[in-house]
Amino acid sequence: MRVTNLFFRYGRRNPWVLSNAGFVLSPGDVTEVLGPNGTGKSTLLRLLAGLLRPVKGTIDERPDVVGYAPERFPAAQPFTVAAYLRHMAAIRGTDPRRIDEWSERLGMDQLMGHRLPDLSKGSAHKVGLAQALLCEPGLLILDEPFAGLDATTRAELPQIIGEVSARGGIVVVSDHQGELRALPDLRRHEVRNGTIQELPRNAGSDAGARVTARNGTAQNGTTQDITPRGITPQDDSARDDSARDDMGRGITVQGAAVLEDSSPAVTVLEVAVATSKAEELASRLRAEGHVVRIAREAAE
Ligand SMILES: Nc1ncnc2c1ncn2[C@@H]1O[C@H](COP(=O)(O)OP(=O)(O)OP(=O)(O)O)[C@@H](O)[C@H]1O
Repeated sequence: MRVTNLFFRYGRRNPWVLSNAGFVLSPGDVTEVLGPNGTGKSTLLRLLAGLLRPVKGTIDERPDVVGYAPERFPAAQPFTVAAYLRHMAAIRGTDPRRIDEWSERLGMDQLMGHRLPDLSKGSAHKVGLAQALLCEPGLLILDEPFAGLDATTRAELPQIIGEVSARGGIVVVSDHQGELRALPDLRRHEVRNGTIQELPRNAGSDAGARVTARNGTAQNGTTQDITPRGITPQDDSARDDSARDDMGRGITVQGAAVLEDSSPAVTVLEVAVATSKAEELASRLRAEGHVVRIAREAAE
């Protein structure tokens, strides 16, 4: 995956978060994104995931299947954990049996009947991880994945990341807590003053920490029959940046939401959004499995 001359800011009146950033990630790479608070790590991760569109520059050769776990899982959704993961498996074309595998592995079995809004922070975070991993991603993006996790799952996560890498996936992780530092060959990219600089590779001093592929998940590098393009809907970037943009001319995007618990009921929403944000919002909604039917300019 190649990032070239990448520029991004949240609206024309805001400063650039990233300016002229570029780097290349190869199959199997695991990279940690570092940098002080507020420098743009989460922004970069959302750009890599395709949840945000570069203002200038390009991101090419993004793997088809992207799993993205946000820093804060948006738990205010009217589903049980099981219904939510079933829905996610369905829109990603994933075998629903994988839900049980991930539920067991992430220690979530007892959570499956719980409603998302009732989950603790750490439990909600696990659901975010599970939906990102369900689809066997070719690109796995984890924003502060260790935050709030119990000790067992923390210990499991480097192994899981190693398995994605071992089957040729790219893994990009922001990790303030440095939990991945023991991974051999860990790449490190620092975001600072809008640019991205690669730091020397992790020497992998902890030989005992080598992560190997586990049964079956890295047998032949194939990604089974999971092929839908797209991203997961866990974008905590839903903070309304359109308000920071020029709202002088709006555009109306109509979308038919399909995020109903288990019924085929459809709700039609009409959303007014700044023209400059319409394309990005439409592609985000499509990526989340919604049908975006028409876009028309609204009267001034
Ligand atoms: N939706 C948004 N609208 C406007 N500005 C935003 C939005 N999201 C982030 N920003 C701004 O962009 C800059 C980079 O934010 P980002 O969240 O990417 O930083 P970060 O490095 O991940 O921070 P942290 O380490 O605290 O998680 C910050 O100045 C932030 O205020």
